[in-house]
Amino acid sequence: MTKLRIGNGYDIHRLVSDRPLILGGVQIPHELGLLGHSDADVLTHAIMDAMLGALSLGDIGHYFPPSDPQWAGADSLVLLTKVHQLIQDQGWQVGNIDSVVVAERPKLKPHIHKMRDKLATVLALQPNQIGIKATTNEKLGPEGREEGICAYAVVLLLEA
Ligand SMILES: Nc1ccn([C@@H]2O[C@H](COP(=O)(O)O)[C@@H](O)[C@H]2O)c(=O)n1
Ligand SMILES: C[C@@]1(CO)OP(=O)(O)OP(=O)(O)OC[C@H]1O
Repeated sequence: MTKLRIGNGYDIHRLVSDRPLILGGVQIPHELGLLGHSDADVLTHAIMDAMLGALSLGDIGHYFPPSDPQWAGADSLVLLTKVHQLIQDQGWQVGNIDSVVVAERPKLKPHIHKMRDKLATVLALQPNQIGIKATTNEKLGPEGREEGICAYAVVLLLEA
């Protein structure tokens, strides 16, 4: 019987005026962007943490410390490539991913197909193995006040 592992991930970054908004590797036109040591792509970060969590391999901060200048401005898709390699080296592959991005603005729906395509390319998956949903926070809390954007992800790994 195929062995399965499941992991979940979460990340949040602050919205500021002088940064690009990058989610799932896609730059989205908006007057605010996410602040971070890397490109602050919360969706990709949540997915990586879910992949690592499924194998009890720790979290992204362990592999790419925010204190390390090597990761300053890093493209999170490059980090995802490394995490993907790590799970492959351990004998696992991604079965499917599901995720939610919580953002009051902008509307993400027009960009979701491109995010799925980008992530699928990096992970050698079909886009239909990657679920990305968007929701507002109904103006409640930090996401609702547009102070930040967060993302949640669940990943199922299959023994390769
Ligand atoms: N940043 C967002 C937020 C939401 N959407 C889409 O709108 C639908 C309704 O959102 P509610 O938070 O009002 O339930 C949601 O299901 C998404 O399809 C979006 O594209 N971008
Ligand atoms: C991605 C990393 C890379 O240094 O930094 P940040 O972009 O600040 O993101 P965060 O989720 O706060 O921490 C994880 C780090 O690994």
